[in-house]
Amino acid sequence: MKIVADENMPYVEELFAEFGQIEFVNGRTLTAEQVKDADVLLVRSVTKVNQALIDQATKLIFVGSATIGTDHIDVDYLQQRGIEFSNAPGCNATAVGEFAFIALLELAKRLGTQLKGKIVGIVGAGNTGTAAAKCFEAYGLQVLLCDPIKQAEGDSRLFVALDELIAKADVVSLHVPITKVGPHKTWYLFDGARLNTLKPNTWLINCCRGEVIDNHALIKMKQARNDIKVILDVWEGEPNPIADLVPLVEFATPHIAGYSLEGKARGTFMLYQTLCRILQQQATKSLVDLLPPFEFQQSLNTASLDESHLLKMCRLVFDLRDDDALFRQSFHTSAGFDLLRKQHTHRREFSALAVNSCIDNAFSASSDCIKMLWSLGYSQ
Ligand SMILES: NC(=O)C1=CN([C@@H]2O[C@H](COP(=O)(O)OP(=O)(O)OC[C@H]3O[C@@H](n4cnc5c(N)ncnc54)[C@H](O)[C@@H]3O)[C@@H](O)[C@H]2O)C=CC1
Ligand SMILES: O=C(O)C(=O)[C@H](O)COP(=O)(O)O
Repeated sequence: MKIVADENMPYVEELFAEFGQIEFVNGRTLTAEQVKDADVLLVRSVTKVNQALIDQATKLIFVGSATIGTDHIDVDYLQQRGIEFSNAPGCNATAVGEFAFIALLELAKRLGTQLKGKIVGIVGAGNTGTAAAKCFEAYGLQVLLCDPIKQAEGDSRLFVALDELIAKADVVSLHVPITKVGPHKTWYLFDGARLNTLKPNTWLINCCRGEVIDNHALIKMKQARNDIKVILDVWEGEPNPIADLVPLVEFATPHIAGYSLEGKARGTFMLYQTLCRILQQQATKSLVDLLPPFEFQQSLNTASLDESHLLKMCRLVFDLRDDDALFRQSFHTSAGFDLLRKQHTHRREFSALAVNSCIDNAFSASSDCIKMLWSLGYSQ
């Protein structure tokens, strides 16, 4: 069996070698010629899998994408051809949720203010939106959810309309898939008109897909209203963000919100499980065995954890300032954007770090901060 896999997908060797020969390829420049004799194709978000790419791949039985998003895959075409397809729903949701939380703590710090007390509006209450909400709620923030699709499906959570969310929220965090048609299409959901409805001093963060915001309109808005603060992990036209936008954005990263080691491992592992099912083979590998132990364990000996302490705790697993600085140095070329992603030092999720208290009294104030850290996702 021949497996063609993106060279930037970790753990492929460990999980797929037992099935046959693996050929690692550059996912961005992959050609029909390279996949024509593949039985299995493993891709990331940068590879467009469509008729043009796999027309000649007559042996192909499975296409797996180690991503949450599926906008790069022509799922209908795969279905017509009878080729099994699977993405990895939820694989990096925790990473995205923690990214949004940490990024907003960093922003508050940079602006000399606090995240505490803010109302956070989450647009798209699926896996990543829910993971973000979990962090904000663990920190005691009020969260508003907007998801008309889930609402119509009868999801029991409380939802608000987008206009109401924008009118009430101090922070707007975007977590929708990119869709171009239908009543809830998200392409340019935040166009110029909607951006102009953001209330004064809103913080806007996008870690879903760049085109959910009209980036040219965002430039205009930022030039007119610097009270609006923006964090972008995803960009219209990746891997070539609009150069004029970058200096206007408070934190800028190269589409790495989902890049925790755990998220990456889960993504590849889910594809491994699917291939085992297709081949009617027992899955013998384990996800936990893939992950290296984390270097630190943290004891807190403080009776209360203020926001700057919390940010220090977060930086132990992920220091977003490094990604922001590197991005500003080398986003100018598509090679630069992709290289930043390729060389990203995989961060860990909160769960990699075990925290406990040095203060023995279980009823001391410290027990509340420890509980908050555990609710955020840190291990006990
Ligand atoms: N920056 C990064 O590294 C990553 C980005 N992503 C992106 O984030 C997207 C969302 O991921 P998940 O939350 O896991 O997907 P999901 O499918 O679990 O949730 C998306 C939610 O958005 C809702 N939705 C769709 N249209 C909407 C609209 N117009 N208004 C409000 N809600 C709407 C859906 O009903 C659904 O509940 C992915 O499709 C992917 O494009 C995902 C992972 C990592
Ligand atoms: O899961 C998704 O959807 C994403 O956007 C990924 O985190 C992007 O990662 P790559 O597939 O481009 O490595």
